[in-house]
Amino acid sequence: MGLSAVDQPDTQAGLGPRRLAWDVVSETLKRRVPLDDVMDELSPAANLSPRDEALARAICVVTFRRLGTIGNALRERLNKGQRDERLLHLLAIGAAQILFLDVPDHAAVDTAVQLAQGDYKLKHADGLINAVLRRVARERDAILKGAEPWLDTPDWLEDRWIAQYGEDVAKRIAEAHRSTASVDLSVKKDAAGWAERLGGVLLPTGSIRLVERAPIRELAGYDEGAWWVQDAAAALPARLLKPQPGQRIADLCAAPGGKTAQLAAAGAEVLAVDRSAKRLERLTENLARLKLSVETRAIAAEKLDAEPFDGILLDAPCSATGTIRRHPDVTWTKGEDDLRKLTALQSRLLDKAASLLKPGGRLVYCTCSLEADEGEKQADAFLIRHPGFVREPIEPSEIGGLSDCITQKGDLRTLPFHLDGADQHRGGVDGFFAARFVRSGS
Ligand SMILES: C[S@@+](CC[C@H](N)C(=O)[O-])C[C@H]1O[C@@H](n2cnc3c(N)ncnc32)[C@H](O)[C@@H]1O
Repeated sequence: MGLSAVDQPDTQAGLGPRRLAWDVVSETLKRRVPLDDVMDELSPAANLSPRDEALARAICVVTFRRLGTIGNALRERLNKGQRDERLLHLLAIGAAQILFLDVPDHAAVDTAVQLAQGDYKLKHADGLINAVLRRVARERDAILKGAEPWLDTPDWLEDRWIAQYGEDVAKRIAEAHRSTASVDLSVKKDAAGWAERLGGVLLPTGSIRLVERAPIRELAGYDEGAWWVQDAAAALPARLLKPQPGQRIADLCAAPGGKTAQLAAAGAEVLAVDRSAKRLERLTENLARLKLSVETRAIAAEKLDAEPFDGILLDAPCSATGTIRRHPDVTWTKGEDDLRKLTALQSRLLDKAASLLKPGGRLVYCTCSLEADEGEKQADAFLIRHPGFVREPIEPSEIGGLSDCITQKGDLRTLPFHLDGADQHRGGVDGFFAARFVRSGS
C-alpha cells in the first residue's frame, strides 16, 4: 500500500493535476460533453500552475485516446462485480500514466492511492487500487503488445468505418487515432517566409506544420497576427470557395473563426454567423488579433434573413469524428443518436444555405467528420433536393496535388493518415469532407 500524503510530500505535490484529471474524465463521460469544455469549467477552481494543468490535460487526453486498451487491462485485473464508476475512472487515469506517459510508476500509483484515501466513498479501496495499478505496471509490456488498434474504437464506429472504407483503410484510420496531431498554421501571406522563420515545414497545401512544440503565444508572428492555428485539412474548404476581394460571403457556422479568417484575408466582405454568442465572441477576439474585420451575427443560421450572397461556406456542426486525434473524447462521448440529430440539422442548414445564394454563386459544404452520412450522402441528397444546383468537382491542383483526397464524384475526403508520409514532420490531418456546388443561372 502507498504511504499517506503526510509521509510523502513529493507525490503530494502531484495530487492536484491527478485530482483535476480524475474529475474531468468522470464529468466528460457522465455528461457526454467535450473534454475541453469540462477542463475550462473545472480548472480555475483547481488553481494549478501551467505545468500541472498541462499534466492534467495530458493525462485526460491519453486516457481517452487509449480508453479501450486501458479498460481491457483493468477488466482483466479486477473482479467482475467492480462497477463503481469513480473508482474505475481513478484506476483509468492511473493506468494511463503507467502505460502511456513518461511518469514514474510509483507517482502514478501513490497519487491514485492518496486520492482514494481522501474520498469518503473510496477510502477502503486504497489497497485494491495499489494492487491493480502495480500489476498494470508489472505487466505493461504484455498489455501493450496485446493492444490491437480496434481496441480503442467503439464497435459502432468500427462497423461504420469498415462499411464505408473497407477493412484496410478503416484499420489505418484506427491506427492513426493513436497518434497525437501536429500543429499546423494558416498564414495571411508569405507562407514560405513564415515556415522558414518558425522552423516549420511548408506543406503542399500551403499550411505550415510546426516541427518543435512550443507555447503558441510565444512564437514569432503571434502578437502581430501573421498566422493562426488551423489543421491543414481544415484550411482547404474555405479555399475551395475561391473568395475574391469585394465578394459578399456568408460563413454560416463560423466560430471560432479559422475559416472566416481565411475568407476575410482573401479580401471578401464576410458575414460570420454562429448560433453561440459566446463562441462568436471568441471569433471576434481571434479576428482582432489577426487585424481582420468581418460582420458578425449571433443567430441560428436557419433564422438568418439577408440579401443573397456571392458565396456561402457551411461548416456544419457534426459528430467531429475527423478530429479524434485532437479530441479523442469524441470517440466515447458521441453515439449514433447524436449522428441522427446532426444529419437532420445539416440537411436543414444546407437547404437554408441554398436559399441564400445568388444565381451563379458557390456553396461549399464541409464537416470534420469521417461519417458518410454527414458527408458524401449529405451532398448527394442535397443535389436531389435542389435540382438548380450542380457539383463543381474539386481539382487536385486546388489542394496541393493530393489526388488521393478527392472522391470519384469530385468531393474532398481527407483521412487522418493522409499527409503522413516518410517525412517525419508529416503527421496526418483531420478527417474532413467538403463538396462544392454552384447555383445555376447568372
Ligand atoms: C464545426 S464548428 C465551426 C468551426 C468554424 N467554421 C471554424 O473554422 O473555426 C460548428 C459551429 O456551428 C455552430 N452552430 C451549431 N448549430 C448552428 C446553427 N443552427 N446555426 C449557426 N451556427 C450553428 C456551433 O456553435 C459551432 O461554432
